[in-house]
Amino acid sequence: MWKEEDNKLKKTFEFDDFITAFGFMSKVAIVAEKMNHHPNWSNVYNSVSFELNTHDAGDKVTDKDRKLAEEIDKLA
Ligand SMILES: C[C@H](O)[C@H](O)[C@H]1CNC2=NC(N)=NC(=O)C2=N1
Repeated sequence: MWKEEDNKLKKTFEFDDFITAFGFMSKVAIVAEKMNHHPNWSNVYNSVSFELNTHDAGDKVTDKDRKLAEEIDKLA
C-alpha cells in the first residue's frame, strides 16, 4: 500500500534476493524513462524503497507520481 506522507508517495517492496530486486529496478527504470518521470528510490539487498514526488512541481505529489506508482505495482 502506498502511503502519502511529507509530500511523498512511499512504499517498500521486498524480494527473495538482490538479483530479483535489481531485476525489478531495471523494469522500473525502463518504464520511468518512457514516462519521463523518475523515482527517488533506494535499494538494500532484497528491498527497494520509493519516495515519489515531482521536482518540477516543487517536490509535491502529482498525478505523474500516482501514475508511476500504479505502473510500479504492476511490475512487482
Ligand atoms: C526535464 C525533465 O523532463 C524533467 O526534469 C523531469 C524528469 N523526471 C522527473 N521526475 C520526477 N520525479 N520529477 C520531475 O519533476 C521530473 N522531471
